[in-house]
Amino acid sequence: MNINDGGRRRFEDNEHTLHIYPGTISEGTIYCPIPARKNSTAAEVIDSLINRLHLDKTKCYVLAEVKEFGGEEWILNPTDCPVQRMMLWPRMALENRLSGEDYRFLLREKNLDGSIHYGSLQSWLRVTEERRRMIERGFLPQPQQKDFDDLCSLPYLNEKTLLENLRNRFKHEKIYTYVGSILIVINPFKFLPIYNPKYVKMYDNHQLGKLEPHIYAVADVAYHTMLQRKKNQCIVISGESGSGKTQSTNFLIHHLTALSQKGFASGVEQIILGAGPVLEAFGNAKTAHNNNSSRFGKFIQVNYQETGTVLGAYVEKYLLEKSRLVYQEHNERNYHVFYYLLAGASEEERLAFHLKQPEEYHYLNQITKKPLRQSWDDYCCDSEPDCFTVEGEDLKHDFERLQLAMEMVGFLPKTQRQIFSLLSAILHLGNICYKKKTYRDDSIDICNPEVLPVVSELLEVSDYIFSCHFKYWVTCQFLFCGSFVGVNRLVLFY
Ligand SMILES: Nc1ncnc2c1ncn2[C@@H]1O[C@H](COP(=O)(O)OP(=O)(O)OP(=O)(O)O)[C@@H](O)[C@H]1O
Repeated sequence: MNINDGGRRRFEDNEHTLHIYPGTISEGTIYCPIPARKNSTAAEVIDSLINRLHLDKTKCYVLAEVKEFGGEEWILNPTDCPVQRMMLWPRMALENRLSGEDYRFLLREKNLDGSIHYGSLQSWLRVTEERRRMIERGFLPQPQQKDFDDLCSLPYLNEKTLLENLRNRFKHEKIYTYVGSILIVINPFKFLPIYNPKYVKMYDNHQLGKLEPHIYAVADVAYHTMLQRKKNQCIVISGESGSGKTQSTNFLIHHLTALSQKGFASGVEQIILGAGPVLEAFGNAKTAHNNNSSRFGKFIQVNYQETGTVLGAYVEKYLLEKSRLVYQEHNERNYHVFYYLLAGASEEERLAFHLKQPEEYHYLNQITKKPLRQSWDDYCCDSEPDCFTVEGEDLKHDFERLQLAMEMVGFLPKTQRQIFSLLSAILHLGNICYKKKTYRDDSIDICNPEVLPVVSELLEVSDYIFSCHFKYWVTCQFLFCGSFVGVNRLVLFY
């Protein structure tokens, strides 16, 4: 058996439970649990639902997937596999229905003309009191308090009036404000129901500034300008760490693909979304400001056909913070993928990749060493936990999700295995200790030479070649440097 099979077999064999929300199609049913396997199709799941809920068999139904922040609905094709899509959701969405309630499958009725009946949207949003209040508040009604949705319209423009205007709007949960064609976003750090199909439709082909500011408006203007003028469009997303750049990029991509696919999930969209967890695992890490901070800049190019349909996407990464591999500040971590691998690898993988516990690796255990205490106060706040997991994190689940996403974006099992082997080699390399040779000033000896055969096995190079190149590698290791620029650029290529 292939070693990689260990983790993936859990997906193949396990029976999962899909929670399908029928809304007004079946009054009185909040959700219907349907058992399904990795390869069960949406058509099969709908058949089970029709039988279970005694639905009208003459009608046509579709499954819709709802993702982050109550976002857009993606209509699944009959051959799509809901379990595979669900496994890309964060763990919170799978286990804790309260905090993950925005991730779900809805049952929708398809009209005779092929359009989807969104009749139950209102009752869907009425699930909690908080959301009902949001609907009543509405996004469109004129502001009660005098605020300006475009800072250029402020009668007196100075720092004070500008900040007061932004604060006023934020208090009313209006996180978006224009400055001409620039959009300012204030991170709300909580769910706002302003990313559902109602908003997709509302901002479709509208003039910037006519409606309340919204990130969809920016995506929409870029999309339609590209089609009309037949020219590439570029959106630059910039801000400090934790300000919401990644989240905004996701909203933009979701909206751009929604406009292009007219709400239907396609293979392309699946691949674009599958790339997310892979990039996140290898390029994101916990920092003092953000538990899931991207440590690289992204250049995302979305390619379109003349008809406006998405052809594919290309992601260029730059300025990855390489120094994080060998050193992390206090209260920060190395890249997520190391923790995923160590927690989620099967027994066979552990043996083959010579995996140890996280605290046994120098490149991972630096956060457990407390910083030097500067003052008496430092002794009082000693409650900070020395741990390798972030609160609410399930590293095993994240490793399975990563393996599935790698498979979806086209990594062959052999390549995946080589990548994990390389990751383990990096960790072992970090454990090599050096001592100065006593008789020569400028050379060093390795204190623990037993690590070298392990590393050469993982890198699949002979012990001899590895030893010859090792000195060169030591020099390179200390030359690793990286800086991070908090800018994402999203380009629409026509
Ligand atoms: N529009 C939003 N609505 C609700 N919460 C949001 C929104 N944007 C961001 N957040 C919250 O803020 C957190 C940090 O956002 P995000 O990771 O996008 O920041 P970032 O600017 O990409 O950070 P970094 O530069 O460190 O990668 C997210 O995990 C999310 O919880």
